[in-house]
Amino acid sequence: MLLILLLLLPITLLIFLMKQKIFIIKLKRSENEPRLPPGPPRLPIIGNLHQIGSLPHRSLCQLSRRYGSVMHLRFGGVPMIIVSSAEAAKEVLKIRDLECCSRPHLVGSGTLSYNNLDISFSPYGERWREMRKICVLKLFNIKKVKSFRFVREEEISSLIDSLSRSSNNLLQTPANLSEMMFALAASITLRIAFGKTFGKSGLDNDKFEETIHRVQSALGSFAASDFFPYVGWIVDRLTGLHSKLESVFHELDNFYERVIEEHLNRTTQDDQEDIVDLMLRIERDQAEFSEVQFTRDCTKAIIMDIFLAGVDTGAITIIWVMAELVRNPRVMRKAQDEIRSCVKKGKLVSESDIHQLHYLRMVIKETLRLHPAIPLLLPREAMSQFKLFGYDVYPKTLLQVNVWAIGRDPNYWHNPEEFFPERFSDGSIDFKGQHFEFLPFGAGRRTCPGIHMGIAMVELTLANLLCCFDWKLPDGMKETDIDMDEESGLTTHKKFPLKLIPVRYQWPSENQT
Ligand code: HEM
Repeated sequence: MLLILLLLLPITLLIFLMKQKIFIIKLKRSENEPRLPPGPPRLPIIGNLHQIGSLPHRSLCQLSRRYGSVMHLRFGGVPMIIVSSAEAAKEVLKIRDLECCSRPHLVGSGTLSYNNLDISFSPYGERWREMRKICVLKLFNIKKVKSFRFVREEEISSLIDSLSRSSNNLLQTPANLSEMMFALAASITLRIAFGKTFGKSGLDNDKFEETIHRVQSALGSFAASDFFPYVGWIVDRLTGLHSKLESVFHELDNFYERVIEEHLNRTTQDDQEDIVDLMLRIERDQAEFSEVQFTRDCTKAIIMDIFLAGVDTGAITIIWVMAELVRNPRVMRKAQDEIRSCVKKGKLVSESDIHQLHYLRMVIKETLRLHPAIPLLLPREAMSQFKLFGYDVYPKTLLQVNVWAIGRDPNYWHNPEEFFPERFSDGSIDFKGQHFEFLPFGAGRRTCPGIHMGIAMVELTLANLLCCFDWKLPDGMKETDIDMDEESGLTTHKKFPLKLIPVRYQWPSENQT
């Protein structure tokens, strides 16, 4: 027995010492181990993909309630950080903006943007800076936006005419506002960006909505190639995503070719140079771009950006505002009273009237809070290692800011699910990227450059729709029947078209006023 004990003692001692050593090594290792934000448990290979439903902003909002406002997930092989509070959004979009203002290379956006040659999906760098600067000078600044006022007024006036004709129809057929808003936003954007002589777009007017839906759904679809290197492309071919992308790419490419051809064949000399002319000139002279080559694909990528970013977001916003208003007759009435008391009797609302429409502006803000057009903003990619609230973020990590979740967070908003424009009445919160609880246009270096152009169209269209018509629900429908379902994609559309009956407003005659 003693012999056995004598033999066991050194072994036990050795094991004990080894354990101590391992413990010391472990301690050292754990000091260097990355400190990642908390996140839901994941499965081998797919990571957290199975926890994301068809509306990712909603699934991620649910998860962040459990795991926190800075949450770590893994989509296949890609690490991802989801930010769902104003404080964390400020950290990412303002304080750490420079470290994480690149964009990841994703299959869908890469294909449609000629390998990220545009502004929206381009990685951070010289090319992106130059392109953005040119577009801001040529298209996006307030002076430029104001100079295109006549385009908006003309297009909106013909929309009102066409609605008036349908309101005279005794059958009282509902107008498909979704379709009409897409066609309107497309006409305005095409005329402003691609020149007033631009005629046939090559896309049917009534097909704009459908085409844009297909593009945004392809962009918002889960591409296996993004998360599973080497094998993902096989999955994308099997699921049909690859051919879906190729088909929308070719449809859009034909459209850009027509735009370019039209510009190259112009005969009139006195036409003002528009953004496409400018791109073609840069292509020819290679002048403004010092370091990067500017090719035909760069021109097409910019056309894509303006067309997709400009048309979709504005149309979506107008449709959500109208849907919220028919569900909330009190707010509708108040907005209409304001507008009708500000404009000259029987006239259309013009852009010079808009500054008086404080309540309408609150209505638009409230809609953008509940229905931001791009609920997760565009994805960002970290360029260097940094700490986010004490957690490690590594280069190539994907960062998504859930502005939809922040806009519905009871920590910032009283009764967040209620549509209550008056919450903006003190004017202290705007959407220009300084108030991180309200970020419908993003913030920081990657903030939306088209904000003035987008808002100008949304305000003027709504002011006229509400001034010229009262809006009735189709027979047999109640306010509560209006569905508010969302369609998944990069942007969040209303799933089912909004159909309402326009009833032309009769101004009271002189002796009644
Ligand atoms: C109501 C209308 C609009 C809304 C709600 C909207 C919203 C947004 C949002 C949320 C982003 C992403 C910001 C980020 O990732 O931080 C964005 C980016 C962008 N928007 Fe808009 N937008 C609107 C109108 C427009 C218009 C009219 C144009 C141009 C014609 C435009 C062009 C762009 C571009 C080029 C980017 C990419 C910026 C970059 O990555 O540098 N947007 N927009």
